[in-house]
Amino acid sequence: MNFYTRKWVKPEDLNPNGSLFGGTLLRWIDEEAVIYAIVQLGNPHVVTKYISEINFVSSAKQGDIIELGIEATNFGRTSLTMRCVVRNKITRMVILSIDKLVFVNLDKDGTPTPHGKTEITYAYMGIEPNINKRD
Ligand SMILES: CC(=O)SCCNC(=O)CCNC(=O)[C@H](O)C(C)(C)COP(=O)(O)OP(=O)(O)OC[C@H]1O[C@@H](n2cnc3c(N)ncnc32)[C@H](O)[C@@H]1OP(=O)(O)O
Repeated sequence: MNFYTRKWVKPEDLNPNGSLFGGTLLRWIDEEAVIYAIVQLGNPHVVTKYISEINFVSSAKQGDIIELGIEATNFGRTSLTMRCVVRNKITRMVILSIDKLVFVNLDKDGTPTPHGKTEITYAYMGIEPNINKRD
């Protein structure tokens, strides 16, 4: 599992109890996972389809440095499934785990389309600049 992104928990990220707000953490995870999917599938038109049970294992507090880990677990025909772990960067204590996040590869009309990928790519694969242009 790769832990690419680190976050420093700041006052605006907290809930009224003074710990990291779950909704904020989920927003960070969704963005992290879709970027991972975009890079793996080489297509910027990817959407979140399904997120399984979310286990908030322990809380994070202001000033903590946390890291978000994503790993591809299955390459489908149009989908990519991943798992996610968030942990404290210093103590390595697990903060959250999600077993299954499914993202779907879309064509320019927003229809699921085969991505043709079967395994994790470690080298960065450039995304065609004009693939962003919608007709
Ligand atoms: C990053 C973001 O914030 S994106 C914003 C939030 N997400 C969205 O707005 C997406 C809204 N949803 C949609 O537009 C549609 O559901 C679509 C286009 C993603 C998919 O439409 P569907 O009719 O479900 O497509 P389809 O049945 O062809 O399934 C597509 C893939 O998703 C998989 N899938 C569909 N439903 C599920 C499910 N409940 N759980 C897991 N995988 C699923 C299918 O198995 C298929 O994968 P495969 O081709 O690898 O076998």
